[in-house]
Amino acid sequence: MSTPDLKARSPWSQLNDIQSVKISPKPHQPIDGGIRIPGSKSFTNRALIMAALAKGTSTLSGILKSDDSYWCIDSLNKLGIDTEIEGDVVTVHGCNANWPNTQADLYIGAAGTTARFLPGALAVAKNGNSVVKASKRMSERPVEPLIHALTDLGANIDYLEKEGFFPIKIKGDGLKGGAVRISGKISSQFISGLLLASPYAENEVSITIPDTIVQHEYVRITLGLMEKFGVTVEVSEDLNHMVVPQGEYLGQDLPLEADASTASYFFALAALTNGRIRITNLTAETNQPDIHMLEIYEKMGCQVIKGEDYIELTGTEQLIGGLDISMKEMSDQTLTLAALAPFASGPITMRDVEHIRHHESDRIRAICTELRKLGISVEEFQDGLTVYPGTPQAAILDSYDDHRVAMSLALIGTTVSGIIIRDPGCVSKTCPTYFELLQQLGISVEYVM
Ligand SMILES: O=C(O)C1=C[C@@H](OP(=O)(O)O)[C@@H](O)[C@H](O)C1
Ligand SMILES: C=C(OP(=O)(O)O)C(=O)O
Repeated sequence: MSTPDLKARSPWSQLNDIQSVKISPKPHQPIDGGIRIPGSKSFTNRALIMAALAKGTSTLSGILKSDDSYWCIDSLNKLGIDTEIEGDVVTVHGCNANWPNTQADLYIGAAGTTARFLPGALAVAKNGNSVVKASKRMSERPVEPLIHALTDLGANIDYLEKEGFFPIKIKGDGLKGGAVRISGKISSQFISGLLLASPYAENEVSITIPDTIVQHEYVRITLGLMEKFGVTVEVSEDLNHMVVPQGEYLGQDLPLEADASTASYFFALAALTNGRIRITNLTAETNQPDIHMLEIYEKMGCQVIKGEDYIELTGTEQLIGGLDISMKEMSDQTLTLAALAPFASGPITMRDVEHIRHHESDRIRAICTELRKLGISVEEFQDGLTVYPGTPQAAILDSYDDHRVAMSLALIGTTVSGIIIRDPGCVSKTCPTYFELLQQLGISVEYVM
């Protein structure tokens, strides 16, 4: 069992004293309800950093309040950025790329987004000498391709412990610009982080991706938000070539989207329990890639209504299996599908996701281990897994300090009795209210201190 890195849990986390949670199916009636989903992590952390770099004040509404956004805001505050938070609205007083505190000692927790977006934003300043530290796991996750590309553009960044990993020290010397190559095959966040900083270089930045991008849509989210903040990037259709002009972000008033990745667990809940869930603050008109899980749920026999301001999913008596799916472009949902898979009529194979071995846990290894504890047959490959139909038995499961492992395994508890998950608090990385939302829908949630 892995020891959770509790230092990375923020004041917005809720369940850190809880050892485990027992999830039990809703008695009697099927699940039928509507819920609002918290804000998107991806939109929140991008918008926060762009707003901080911008000239003028921004008001961002519908932000996610979770560990990932807390440590992002905390880092911006330590860099001298004033923010005011009221409910889920944050006002950010931008610094026009001149961070007020040039000697900051930052801690970014376990957030891949902040880890990959902040270095470029710090490197564009004309002075400064800041240290960025990360959680234990984030300090094991790759950042080298990004740092290499920023260095090629003239940034001055040192590794403080292990070459290629956090902690790092960033000297604000500005970016010169020019042509740069960056790999997208381990993380799309490297490309987003490079894009986000590029308008502030002395010359236009011409970016080439020589290989592939694991999740293109996250790059499109970055491009879309850059456009909203006033910078238009020229892009090739496959996103392998992009030219970022010199420019600056201008403060904006922006409503942010709800989190499609979080929504997917609730659609999965309806799929699994033959219930009905309406998400009342998300539409299918989004670049968030995990929205495409709706197509998979449909293939599995569910019915989806895409409303003007909601999405509704109705489950089915028997989920259809016998699927072989590339999860590359929505890889955060591999675990959700793996949790549904034992209940399907045939095996489900999920492929092309080797990169998720570098996420909050080695996710392929983690889900295979936990499904086996439930008595489910799985086959693990380097870049994915096959899950065979079966009847999960009661078990105590580990969450590997990984919100998506905990949220996915909890789904199994909504149809099978006796599912206990250790360290439920880890859901606070992206959805501190996850278990409350399950309770609202009638699922029994019992905490053990
Ligand atoms: O840019 C983003 O907001 C994200 C990009 C993806 O990361 P990778 O491209 O590293 O897989 C995704 O897994 C993560 O949850 C959010
Ligand atoms: C991979 C994830 O997060 P991060 O932003 O830390 O990469 C995730 O949320 O599944």
